[in-house]
Amino acid sequence: MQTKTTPGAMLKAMREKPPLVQCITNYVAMNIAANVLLAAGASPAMVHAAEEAGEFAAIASAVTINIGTLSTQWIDGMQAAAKAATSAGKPWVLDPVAHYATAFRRNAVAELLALKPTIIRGNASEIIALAGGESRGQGVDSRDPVEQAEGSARWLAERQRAVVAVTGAVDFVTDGERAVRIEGGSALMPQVTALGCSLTCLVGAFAATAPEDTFGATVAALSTFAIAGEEAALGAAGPGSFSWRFLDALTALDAETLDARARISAA
Ligand SMILES: Nc1ncnc2c1ncn2[C@@H]1O[C@H](COP(=O)(O)OP(=O)(O)O)[C@@H](O)[C@H]1O
Ligand SMILES: Cc1ncsc1CCOP(=O)(O)O
Ligand SMILES: [Mg+2]
Repeated sequence: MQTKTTPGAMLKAMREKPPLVQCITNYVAMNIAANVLLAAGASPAMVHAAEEAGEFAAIASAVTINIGTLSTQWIDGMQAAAKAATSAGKPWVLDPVAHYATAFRRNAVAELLALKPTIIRGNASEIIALAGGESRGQGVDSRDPVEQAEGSARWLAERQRAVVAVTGAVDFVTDGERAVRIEGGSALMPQVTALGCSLTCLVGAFAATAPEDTFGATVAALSTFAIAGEEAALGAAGPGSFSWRFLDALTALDAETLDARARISAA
């Protein structure tokens, strides 16, 4: 059996057998998230209608669910896909975008958490609020440092029995027992809308490739973003040129470079 023990090995395995990832994401993110998955080597499908989301989840290798631009009809599709993924034993990832902002979002996320996501990926303000803490988030943007969300992430991972990823200047991933920090990326990344949403979809792609190691898959996806982000920032004049350079950097990143440059440390 092929070993998929490092981020590079997982990236290579993903490209050798591009997984079909069902992304239920928001209107803002759909295009860039699909391009990010294609650039990295996965196969995205943006399928959210309640009439087909569950049926599609049965043929996808992973599902990602993002509440960024929510409506009642979408919630039905999200729940159907989450249930279908769980009953087929496939990983599904939750991105609780600005869940603290309104009662509608809070209720939707509470119902999705009850369906037991395999992985939760959010920014620091979102993860702090998910654990019941006082978050300073403004709309979809984080206003809290990742270090402040680490305790919340550990609590949430234990309570949900899920992998929890908090992103920001230095990312943090835990499954409640293990925890790591991942350095890299660029301050231009939060200046490009929906890169976090795109990362959630990529976490789904890596989890589809290594469903037996969802902690390692999450670390691999975040490390891929960290190194591609650093590379893209080198020649970028601002968020516009960063955006297209980032897609090119994702495609150019190879397994060896990823393993050589990834900065992952135990936390
Ligand atoms: N200040 C920063 N420096 C380096 N990388 C960053 C910074 N802020 C965010 N990132 C990276 O941007 C990506 C999206 O994360 P984030 O901005 O936290 O998500 P969201 O868009 O959901 O708020 C992640 O790969 C993260 O590591
Ligand atoms: C701006 C905006 N509004 C609703 S969803 C969305 C995109 C948020 O993307 P991200 O969480 O990756 O910053
Ligand atoms: Mg986000």
